[in-house]
Amino acid sequence: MSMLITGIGELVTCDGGTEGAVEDPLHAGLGVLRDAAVVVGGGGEDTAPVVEWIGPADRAPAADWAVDLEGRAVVPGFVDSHSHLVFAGDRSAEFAARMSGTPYDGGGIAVTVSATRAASDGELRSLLQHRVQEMRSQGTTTVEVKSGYGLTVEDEVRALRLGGEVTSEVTYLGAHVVPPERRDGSSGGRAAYLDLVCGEMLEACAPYARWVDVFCEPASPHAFDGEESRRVLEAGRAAGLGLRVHGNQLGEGPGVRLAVELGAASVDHCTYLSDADVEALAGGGTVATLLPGVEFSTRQPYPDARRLLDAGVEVAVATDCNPGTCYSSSMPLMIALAVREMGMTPAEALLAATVGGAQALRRNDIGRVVVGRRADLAVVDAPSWLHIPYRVGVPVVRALEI
Ligand SMILES: N=CN[C@@H](CCC(=O)O)C(=O)O
Ligand SMILES: [Zn+2]
Repeated sequence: MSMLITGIGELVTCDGGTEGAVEDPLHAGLGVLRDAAVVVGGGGEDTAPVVEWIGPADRAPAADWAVDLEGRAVVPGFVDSHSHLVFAGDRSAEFAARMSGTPYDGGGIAVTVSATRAASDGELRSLLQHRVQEMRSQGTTTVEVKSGYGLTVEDEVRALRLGGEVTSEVTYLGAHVVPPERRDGSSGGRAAYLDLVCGEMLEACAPYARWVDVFCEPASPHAFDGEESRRVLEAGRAAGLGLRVHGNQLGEGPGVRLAVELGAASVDHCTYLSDADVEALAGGGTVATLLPGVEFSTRQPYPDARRLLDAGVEVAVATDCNPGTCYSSSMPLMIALAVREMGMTPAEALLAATVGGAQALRRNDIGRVVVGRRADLAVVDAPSWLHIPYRVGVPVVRALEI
């Protein structure tokens, strides 16, 4: 079965090599075709639909059935390469305290850990599914999901198993923080927890995960320093997992350079960067993933995306959707913040939310609209993709259900 999607006012392929694309600085690198059509084929229970043809609507081939978008814009589905969707409980009061000046230090993670441990599988599954649906309704078609609110072998495995029900991009984050019951040393303390994270917990979790991550943040008493983080990442790599790092969120530190040195796919946050960090990122194969919803929700300064882009660093933008630092699932909001607060052009922000996210997950089948690749599309209820940041806070974009 094939489907013709026609009446596309603007098709944004996010592929700079698209033939016949609009050429002007506003659309640089976006591969925008006007009055376009897309033919999508395949797709079944186990296979994703594929783009079979793109081009001008008046030259589109016939298909089994057709849908007319009546002049709306189409963009690649957003790739949200950083989220913590498996959790229970509520921390809205912590948000309120931050808005009146209380700084974030990671201590609230313990609140979510207790609520998540206490929730049943069914409760967690339903919360997770609801959050993924919320993302799709705002244009996200791929999401990475981390564990990190279980912090026992059983609870971490459970989070990864549930995450695997909604995405193949599942990340083991046993090294989120030292769990509360181990902070007084009574059941083994910090060193013993690290042994567990790199030993028995890793062994149990690796079959359910594609990635390992660590909250590398010497500025937080709850998270991990450079040497501890190196140990977690090296153990994860030896277990066959790809590497991701939470780095430089609360202050300058070793996270970014460690991520680049070990060949991580992505280092996320990058809020506080030294010149040496930027230099390392520019020369390495690690994507800098910026999470502007975190700065919004913690009142921290926004990272300087312009500095990174001008240095030639690959940049992604993601939500970090989690109950502590950013309880937003909205990629359109992140794009708007990237433009308004981080010095990105609208085109750069859209690329960071699509191709950038794909690169941060080391995927080349998503993030662009290209013949032969997955048909992950989002529809903008407007004549131009620019309405995504322009109509901030208005739900103008949704995943196209094919
Ligand atoms: N910084 C570490 N982890 C999350 C926040 C988790 C929480 O506070 O619940 C983040 O990416 O910001
Ligand atoms: Zn995070």
